[in-house]
Amino acid sequence: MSQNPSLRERVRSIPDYPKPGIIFRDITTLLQDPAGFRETVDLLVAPFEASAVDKVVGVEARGFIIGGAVAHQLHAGFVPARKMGKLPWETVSAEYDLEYGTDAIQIHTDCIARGERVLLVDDLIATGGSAGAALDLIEQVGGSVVGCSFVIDLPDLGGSAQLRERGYAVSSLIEFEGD
Ligand SMILES: O=P(O)(O)OC[C@H]1O[C@H](OP(=O)(O)OP(=O)(O)O)[C@H](O)[C@@H]1O
Ligand SMILES: Nc1ncnc2[nH]cnc12
Ligand SMILES: [Mg+2]
Repeated sequence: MSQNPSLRERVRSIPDYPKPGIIFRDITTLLQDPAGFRETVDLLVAPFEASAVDKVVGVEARGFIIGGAVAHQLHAGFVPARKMGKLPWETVSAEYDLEYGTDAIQIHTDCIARGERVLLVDDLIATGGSAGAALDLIEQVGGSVVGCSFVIDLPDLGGSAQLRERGYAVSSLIEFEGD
């Protein structure tokens, strides 16, 4: 089901990338379209305009592209959740499961003040591993999560349902089912 057909048709779907059986949902074709990028950011921002968001957290790498634009529009600060070993100051880390093995992301311990209102943004949610790890980190440093916002949800992979079960408000602009 697609909430935004005009955005959905601007996502390029590539079968069997990066490995057989995966349909890769490529947002570069959406982002390179001036109207597509603007509409995407506007739609992600709209539900949170009155939410007094202090910080937007974006997950490396694609979440930086979306999260930076959303933070700017919300007059919020931007916090990068980076892959292991990239941040220079004191960090907290969280591991998450990939299809094979694990990965880890980090944020700086001083990136969010206790009680600040935080919006998590990424391009896509699949299993929810990366978003779940980012949410753990935000709460570990004392942030208060106001919501999680994704351009694309792959609901069959269960990540968005898991986050909702954990009590988070989850929104997305496009759903691809049957992946
Ligand atoms: O819900 P999940 O199962 O965790 O999958 C979603 C994540 O996977 C991709 O990131 P990835 O780290 O693969 O690549 P990127 O560095 O290009 O963002 C995507 O951008 C999401 O961040
Ligand atoms: N099917 C998919 N397409 C693009 N990015 C992804 N990240 C995890 N699953 C993905
Ligand atoms: Mg990513």
